[in-house]
Amino acid sequence: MAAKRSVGTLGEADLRGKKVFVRADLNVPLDDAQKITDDTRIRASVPTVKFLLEKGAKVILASHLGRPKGVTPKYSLKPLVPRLSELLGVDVVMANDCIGEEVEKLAAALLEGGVLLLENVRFYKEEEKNDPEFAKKLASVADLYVNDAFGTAHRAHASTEGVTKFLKPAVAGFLMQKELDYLVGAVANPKKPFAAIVGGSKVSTKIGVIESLLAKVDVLILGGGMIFTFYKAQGYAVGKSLVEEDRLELATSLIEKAKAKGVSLLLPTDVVVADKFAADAESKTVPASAIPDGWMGLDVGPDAIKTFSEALDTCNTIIWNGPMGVFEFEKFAAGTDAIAKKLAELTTTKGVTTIIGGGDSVAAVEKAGLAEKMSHISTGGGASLELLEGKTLPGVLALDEAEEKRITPEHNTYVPVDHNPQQEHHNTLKPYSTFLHTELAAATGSWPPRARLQVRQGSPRDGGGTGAVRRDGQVPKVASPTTGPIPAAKLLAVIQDAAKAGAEVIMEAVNKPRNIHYKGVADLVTDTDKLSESVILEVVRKKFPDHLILGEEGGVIGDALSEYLWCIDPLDGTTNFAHGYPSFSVSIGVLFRGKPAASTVVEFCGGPMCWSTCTVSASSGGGAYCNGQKIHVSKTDKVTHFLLYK
Ligand SMILES: Nc1ncnc2c1ncn2[C@@H]1O[C@H](COP(=O)(O)OP(=O)(O)OP(=O)(O)O)[C@@H](O)[C@H]1O
Ligand SMILES: O=C(O)[C@H](O)COP(=O)(O)O
Ligand SMILES: [Mg+2]
Repeated sequence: MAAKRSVGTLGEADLRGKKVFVRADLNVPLDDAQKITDDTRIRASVPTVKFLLEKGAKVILASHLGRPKGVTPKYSLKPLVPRLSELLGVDVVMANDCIGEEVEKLAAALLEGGVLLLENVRFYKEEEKNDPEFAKKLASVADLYVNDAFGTAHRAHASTEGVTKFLKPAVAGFLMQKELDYLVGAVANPKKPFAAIVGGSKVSTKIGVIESLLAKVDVLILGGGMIFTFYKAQGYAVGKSLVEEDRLELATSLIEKAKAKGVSLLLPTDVVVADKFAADAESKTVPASAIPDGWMGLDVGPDAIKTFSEALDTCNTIIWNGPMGVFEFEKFAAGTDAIAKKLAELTTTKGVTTIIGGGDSVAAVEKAGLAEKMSHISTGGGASLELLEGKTLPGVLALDEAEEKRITPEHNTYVPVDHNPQQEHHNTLKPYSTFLHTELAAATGSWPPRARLQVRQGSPRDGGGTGAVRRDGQVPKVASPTTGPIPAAKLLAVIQDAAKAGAEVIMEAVNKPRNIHYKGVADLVTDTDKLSESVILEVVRKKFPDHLILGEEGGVIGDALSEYLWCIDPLDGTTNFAHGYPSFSVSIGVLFRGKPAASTVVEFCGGPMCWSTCTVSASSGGGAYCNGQKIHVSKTDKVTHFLLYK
């Protein structure tokens, strides 16, 4: 799927006074008293809305909640207003509908920086039918469209897909981008053995996913409401448990396919059954083949937990969607808690990549206080599973494509290209990154000798001429004379924050086993590169959303007309990193009108189990610093007196 245009490419000129239709996934779990039990999806939607408000936009926020059939008060978005208002710092206005006269009036009355939350779009059956007339009505109150609903990106609905026919530009929100950045990388080339754990209650939609998962995973663990259809298909009695009668044949064929493909398909051997669907139900543990009449299975049993844990111990990548049981009731939370604990343990002690997706699954992990320990918490359940299957998500496909450009190192010009696959980005960046180092070294005249070594290797601009140390020993100054309208200190502060964020990702990963695959002939790429780049991008985009950015992993994004170009090497020295050899760094530089303006390199020193970092920064006219102390190029002209830095 081609890269999508980001909301970060929209500047104040595009947004001030404009009504922006933002589709978020605010499908959060609510308890019987309509209290939010997990606000992850609301919190995740905030950066995009805040960004738009800061730029003077008027935000019309839309979402679904649950799967209502027609107008159902239980599924109203009204209970979300206080938390949304608190997180956004504005009083969110709530409409009673998502289309119609009242919405038109409220939208027209919105002030710059105001937010109008529409009522559940699924109160209309036309939403899920992707009815063009309904989409047109939704779109009619806005000027442009932002889709940040990653959790619903696998649905071609009116508010996720249909509206893009009526609103332009139609761009991706920050959450959508962040999710795609992480998940596409992590699931495209997972470190094997790869396990998927699928549970929850959306049996009819997710049972279909299993077939495609069999082609990707080595271990498939089933739990939650999913299992009873399989038991019934095998001839077991299932009492009053959740069963999809019309999927029995599918369940049988999936068991056979798993066998044929050599995938270890694990169903719980025992289950916890209840006499009713309630927190205070009578409960007991029984073999999966002996569910008594009139009872329903609400959790997996202790034997199953043991078998699942042992299977997970052998895996290096695990994706989990759907709780193992009705974890909302304490009595039936043991299976879900045990899996959450197991995944947290595997992530922290063995460096296993763990991805938890889905509204309720994430809620369960949050409830257990383990979310921080997982590799990635995704706001998408079904969406992340479909991504894993290799499917194209219609909500993403419908968005405008990012303008793709190629950078010519001769000067700061960007040449649009027809297609720009990863390799092409990479080829483009490689010389440019070296160019950046050499130029920054030369520019400040005070770069550490390490960079001067690179200078000696020559600049790709001219095969070793400009930017290199000349015969007379002088370093030509090619820095931008100014950092432009942004003061050097501000630019440096953001570069340093960004580099620090990237370095934290690397520090977290440096002693753990890595998921390495090959991007080019001898070029290692790890998940860490990608994660480091995504956190760096988050910092940069938040502060300078309209700057142009060249990242080694993601290519070019941002406003082509920007006078600033950021060059990001999120893990400079991946091969060294991958082998624990102490010479790698996070390198970030900014050019103003094509000339180096500022840069920071966070270098990793030390060695396995005793890593530390050294931060080198420089800005045009502002000198160079190492860990905050000013540094100078040696004045010596004798090679024998040179001291090489690393
Ligand atoms: N055995 C079971 N019988 C009935 N419901 C179950 C059972 N096990 C789990 N559940 C319910 O499944 C629900 C969550 O399922 P769901 O498929 O929605 O997962 P999710 O993580 O929210 O994914 P998504 O984001 O795709 O909705 C929970 O509310 C839980 O109570
Ligand atoms: O919870 C989810 O996975 C999303 O909000 C999508 O919901 P849906 O499965 O009801 O479309
Ligand atoms: Mg759910």
